[in-house]
Amino acid sequence: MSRNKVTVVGAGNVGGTTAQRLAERNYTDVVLVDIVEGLPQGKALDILQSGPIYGYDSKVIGTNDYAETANSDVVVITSGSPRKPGMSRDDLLETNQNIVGSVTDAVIEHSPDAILVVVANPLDAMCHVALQRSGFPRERVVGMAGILDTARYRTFIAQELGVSVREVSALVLGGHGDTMVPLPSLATVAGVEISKLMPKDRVEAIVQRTRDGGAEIGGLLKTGSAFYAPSAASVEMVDSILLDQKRILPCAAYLQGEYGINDLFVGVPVKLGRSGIEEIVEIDLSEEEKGQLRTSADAVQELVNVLNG
Ligand SMILES: NC(=O)c1ccc[n+]([C@@H]2O[C@H](COP(=O)([O-])OP(=O)(O)OC[C@H]3O[C@@H](n4cnc5c(N)ncnc54)[C@H](O)[C@@H]3O)[C@@H](O)[C@H]2O)c1
Ligand SMILES: O=C(O)C[C@H](O)C(=O)O
Repeated sequence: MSRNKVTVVGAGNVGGTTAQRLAERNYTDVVLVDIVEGLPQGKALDILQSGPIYGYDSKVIGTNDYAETANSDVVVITSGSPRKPGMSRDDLLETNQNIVGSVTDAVIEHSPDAILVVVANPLDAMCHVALQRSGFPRERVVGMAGILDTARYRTFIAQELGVSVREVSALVLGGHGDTMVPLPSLATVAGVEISKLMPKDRVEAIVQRTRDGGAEIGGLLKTGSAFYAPSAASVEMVDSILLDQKRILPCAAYLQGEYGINDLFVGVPVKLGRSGIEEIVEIDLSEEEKGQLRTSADAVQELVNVLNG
């Protein structure tokens, strides 16, 4: 059986950790690419040399040359500046638009059939750049954010109630920005809605902390942003795609009428399998939740207007 091949573009915090986690999964070879000479080569060699200890045989290559990425099944695009304390993700638009645009051109030249998993921020707008520049069908361009935001939400709920995170089901919809939509109605512990398990003000505080989750970590780190949970979330998506798991996971998808939203990347539950996004799952929302999703989508639309302006 031929090995899977995943390229990770950007050998920084998210990209390096994603490559490490993927190699440890032992079902795919990994190519790590960066513009900085030596960085992907050094990290790849270091990850490769962990194989005898961890017991994996994944081939890991670091390079500055996209020829080595040829025929990748999945390409994870993490290349781009992270924000600094005080910045919003949206402040990265101009810088990262250029990076993601040129990277997409280089990637698709060598891997025309790949599925693109976009990670660079501002996430939903960068998905647009990748979709437009690649000309790929919407099934093959998907953004990582909802899994991360939902993981934060689940973590805070579990902490509050003193239960295992495994007992907490939850969902965050919308764009990966300040107006994302953590849904209290779908946040349950062993099937019981959190509104029945904690006071309203605690639910509201957890929802707000989830929305601010990225800024909270960036404020602590000072020099960059989160990468352990983001890389874990990216790898969960790659697993579902390459292992054809058909997980239903919240991801940024290009909506064409679903949820009443048109021609816009927004975070919604999608079924991820070997061909990418195999289904966009529409769940029932209350009028208030629909309004919040619309507000979040409008924030994405504003950035897309700047891109297209
Ligand atoms: N979607 C999410 O939920 C999420 C989560 C975490 C981080 N991010 C975003 O991911 C991006 C990367 O974050 P990070 O912490 O890894 O940053 P980082 O600075 O550690 O790494 C970015 C890497 O990209 C490389 N790079 C820049 N231009 C490039 C180009 N043209 N080609 C190839 N490589 C290039 C840099 O050299 C650097 O190594 C940021 O935009 C960040 O905001 C998104
Ligand atoms: O907050 C950031 O800028 C990085 C990322 O989007 C996150 O949510 O951790």
